[in-house]
Formats: sequence, structure tokens, C-alpha cells
Amino acid sequence: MLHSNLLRLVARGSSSRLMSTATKLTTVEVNDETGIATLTMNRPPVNSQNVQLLLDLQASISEIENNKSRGLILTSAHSNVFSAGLDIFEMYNTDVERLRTVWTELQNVWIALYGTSLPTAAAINGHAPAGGCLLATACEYRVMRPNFLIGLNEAQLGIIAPKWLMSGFTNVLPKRVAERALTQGRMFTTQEAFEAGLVDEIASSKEEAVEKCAAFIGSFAKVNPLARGLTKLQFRADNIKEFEKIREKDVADFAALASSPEVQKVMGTYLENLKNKGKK
Ligand SMILES: CC/C=C\C/C=C\C/C=C\C/C=C/C(=O)SCCNC(=O)CCNC(=O)[C@H](O)C(C)(C)COP(=O)(O)OP(=O)(O)OC[C@H]1O[C@@H](n2cnc3c(N)ncnc32)[C@H](O)[C@@H]1OP(=O)(O)O
Repeated sequence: MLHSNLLRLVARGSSSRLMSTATKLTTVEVNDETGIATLTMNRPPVNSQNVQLLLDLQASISEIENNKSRGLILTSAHSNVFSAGLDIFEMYNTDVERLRTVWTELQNVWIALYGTSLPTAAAINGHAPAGGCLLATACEYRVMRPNFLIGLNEAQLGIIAPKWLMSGFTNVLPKRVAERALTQGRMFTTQEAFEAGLVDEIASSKEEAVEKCAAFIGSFAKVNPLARGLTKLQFRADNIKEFEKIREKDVADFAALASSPEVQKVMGTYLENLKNKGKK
């Protein structure tokens, strides 16, 4: 019998191990040769981030930190979407407590990923709007497949992303480019994202994206891991401190904003458009 919380299984041949987790919406596979863990989001159809996916992501990040992996690659099990961002269905017509939980768990995932000392990279094998872009930009390196879209489109939805949520984005883009993109709610094509520096490389397949991410993580092979990790965290310390200061208030602000009739109306219209898109 497989125990869901501790067994390590031989998954594909002898070169990688699927680390069993208590989770269902993410999997963790560690490459035996490189020691790098691949964390795959698997919530069909578009990895929209409901509370369960956010909890599973946290559990998988902890597992990777605890199993002495050399780095973490975040990717998606789906062919054309990395993650569609927060699950709008879960935020629509719900109570304030649920909204507080959604936001608290989004914060928890972000800080776990942004604040890990492990080397991290995102193999972006599909669209990455809003919360999808948030996860990708929490990583240190991004490789994306062609002809997809990535960006923080909140302004287009009439909503405001808090500063911590933008900080991965503003870390990697020049201030002027970031300001314009955020105020426009701009979605970048893969090529545009590459030219702007939002993604570091383009790969023609998911496998190639994962390989390029592994090569980035491998580039630290000769660097002392403690020195590397502490240096990374010094770069991120200001954003993390700012976030910790406003964390509680941010949950209250989000719950108030997302439960307001105006934003609920935006969500309703948005969901209608998404549903109608499927019928066209
Ligand atoms: C509107 C938000 C309001 C308030 C929040 C307030 C403040 C928060 C500030 C910032 C934090 C972050 C917020 C977010 O992340 S909000 C989510 C933003 N996401 C998007 O705008 C992406 C929407 N989706 C798409 O653009 C496309 O689906 C996508 C390009 C990802 C994939 O396209 P594709 O053609 O492959 O699939 P679709 O047919 O469009 O979708 C398939 C299926 O999935 C459902 N779907 C898509 N996205 C979501 C989602 N984010 N949440 C829930 N469900 C989603 C879609 O309805 C389809 O369902 P079905 O018709 O049943 O098959």
C-alpha cells in the first residue's frame, strides 16, 4: 500500500523518483542524477488557483526544501496553460471568510516560493496571466514556450494588485517598463516577454524548458549553497519585510475589495465571458 505522505516511488525508470505527497493537485519528481525537483501543477483544465491547489503548492515546496533537493522547477501538467491565476469561480458569490482564506493561502504560496533559499526556475509551458505570472516571477529564472501570454492583467479587470504581488515582476523589469505594463494590465507574448526581460529564455517544448531550467540551477553547482541562498535572500529582504508588515491588513483589504458589489460584478461579467468564449 502506498502511504500518501512519505513513500518515495520509482516513477519513470531509475532516473527520477516521484515523491509521494499528501496532495493531489501537485506532484514532485526528483531527478536522481541532478537532484533537482520538478513541481508540477495539475488542476485541470487551467490550473486555476483554488485554496486546495494553493495548499498543495505549499506542501510541495516544503517537501522539496526538506528532501535536500538542489533546486526547484515549477511547471504545469497541461499543454497550453501554466496557470490561469486565481480561481474566479471560488471568489464569486462567496462569503468574506472564504475570500480571506483564498488570499491568505495565496500569500503563503508566494512567500514560500519567493522566500526559499533554494534555486528556483519556472518552465512556463503555457499562458501565465495574473496569479500564474505571480508564481513565475517569484522564481529566479523563467523559460517559456512560444506563442503564449504572460503578465499581470489586474488593471484591465479593474482591480489593483498589492505591492508584494507586483514585486517579482518589478524585480525583473526596468521600473519604467514595469510601471507601464502594470498600469495597462499588459499581457506580453512570449517574444515580447523575452525582449523585455520578463522571461530569460524561450524553449520550443516543455522538455526543453525543463532542461534549460535545470541548466540554470546547475550553474550554481560550484557555489556554496549557504552563501548563494543568503545572497538571494538579501536581495529579496526588503520586499519580504514590507510584505510581513502589511500581511494581515492586506488580507482584510483584499476581502473587502473582492466582496464589494463592484468587484463581484466584474467577476460575474468576466466569468460569463469565459463561459461564452467556450461556446464560440
Ligand atoms: C476578476 C478578479 C477579481 C478580483 C480579484 C481582486 C483582487 C486580486 C488582485 C490580484 C490577484 C490575482 C488575481 C487573479 O489571478 S484573477 C484571475 C485572472 N486570470 C485571468 O484573467 C485568466 C482567465 N483565463 C483565460 O484567459 C484563459 O482561460 C486562458 C488563457 C488561461 C486559457 O485559455 P483556453 O482557451 O485554453 O481555456 P478557456 O476555454 O478560456 O478556459 C477553460 C476553462 O477554464 C475556466 N477558467 C479559465 N480561467 C479561469 C480562472 N482564472 N478561474 C476559474 N476558471 C477559469 C474557463 O471558464 C473554462 O471553463 P469551462 O467553460 O467550464 O470549460
